[in-house]
Amino acid sequence: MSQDKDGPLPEGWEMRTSRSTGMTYYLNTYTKKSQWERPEAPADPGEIRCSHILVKHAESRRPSSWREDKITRSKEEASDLIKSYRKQIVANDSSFVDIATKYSDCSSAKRGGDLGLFGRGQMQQVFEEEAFKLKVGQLSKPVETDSGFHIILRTV
Ligand SMILES: O=C(N[C@H](Cc1nc2ccccc2[nH]1)C(=O)O)c1cc2ccccc2s1
Repeated sequence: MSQDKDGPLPEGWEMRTSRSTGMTYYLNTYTKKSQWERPEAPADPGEIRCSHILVKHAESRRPSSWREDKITRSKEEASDLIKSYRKQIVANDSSFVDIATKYSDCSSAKRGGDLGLFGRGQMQQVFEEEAFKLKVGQLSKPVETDSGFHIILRTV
């Protein structure tokens, strides 16, 4: 049981007893790493899988994509566009994969926006921070990186 005098453990952790010393330790059930200190925060999942929709603009790091050779829309237009896509998805008027496939300015559009599994240190910092905050199945608010504006769906 994860209940004891200090209340439930944060998500993803399990309490174990060391066979050799009888001491209590804590196991990160995702990464299988253990630690002596009682965890205060949910266990870091190590790797997660996300899909995203990216709307680039004229000031994007690479203002070009499979959709448009030279992307000229303004930052404000890109921000409005990503918000309208998010609204359509939340209202269930369009599917995430449909929007990603048709409109995402990332080459992952060909895979319905799927970026595959990634760990920390692989994606742009801001994107990583927001992605690792998401629970499985959760859709992020618009996230701005040097590439443009994203909405992120955590799938694993
Ligand atoms: O960086 C990529 N694509 C860039 C746009 C972009 N910038 C990003 C920043 C963070 C996360 C995903 C991002 N995608 C481009 O096409 O200009 C990636 C494409 C793909 C495709 C499949 C799997 C991973 C990746 S990462």
